[in-house]
Amino acid sequence: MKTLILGGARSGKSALAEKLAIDSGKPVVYVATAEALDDEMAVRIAHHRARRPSTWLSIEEPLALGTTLRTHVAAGNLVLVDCLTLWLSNALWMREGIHFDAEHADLLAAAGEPGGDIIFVSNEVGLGITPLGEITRRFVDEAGRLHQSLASVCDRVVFVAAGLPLVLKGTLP
Ligand SMILES: Nc1nc2c(ncn2[C@@H]2O[C@H](COP(=O)(O)OP(=O)(O)OP(=O)(O)O)[C@@H](O)[C@H]2O)c(=O)[nH]1
Repeated sequence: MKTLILGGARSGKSALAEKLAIDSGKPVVYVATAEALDDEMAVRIAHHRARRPSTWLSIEEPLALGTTLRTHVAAGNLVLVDCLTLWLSNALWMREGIHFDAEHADLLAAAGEPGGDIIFVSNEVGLGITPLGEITRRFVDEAGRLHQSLASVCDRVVFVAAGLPLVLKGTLP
């Protein structure tokens, strides 16, 4: 079962993803794409870690998601990726953006492989007005394209707002 969960900041999307992962009863590998670049982010990360079941394996992978997915899905785990938005900015601009095309293609290929349990969490960043800056427009466009591509290979797509899930594809248990 592959699930894509979209929502704004503090929408409750991560909590829904974690609940679905727990309810699956499967061994969970949590893949964080964030890096603790300041103290406030370090505190957020500490909260996330504290609320996760201690049995989950946590991995920090800012870039090579395709490889990470293949490894842990093949071992029979449910892989929860939180979140694609940070991965996208890492892939676009980390080390001068040289990785984007390859990492993007590899992520979509891994997501499209049959079988496997994956939950993707991502920020819906396309609901506002078209940004003025070229870089921000590129980011919003790539996020929208990525979400469409993943939605087409996921069995379930959910949009979360105010802590409430709106199911766009498939069903929630
Ligand atoms: N590096 C690292 N990042 C983590 C870890 N656990 C969670 N994160 C990151 O924390 C981020 C999500 O945290 P928040 O910003 O508090 O949540 P949010 O997505 O805005 O809010 P919700 O919509 O309510 O989930 C994700 O980008 C994760 O990658 C971890 O163990 N290590």
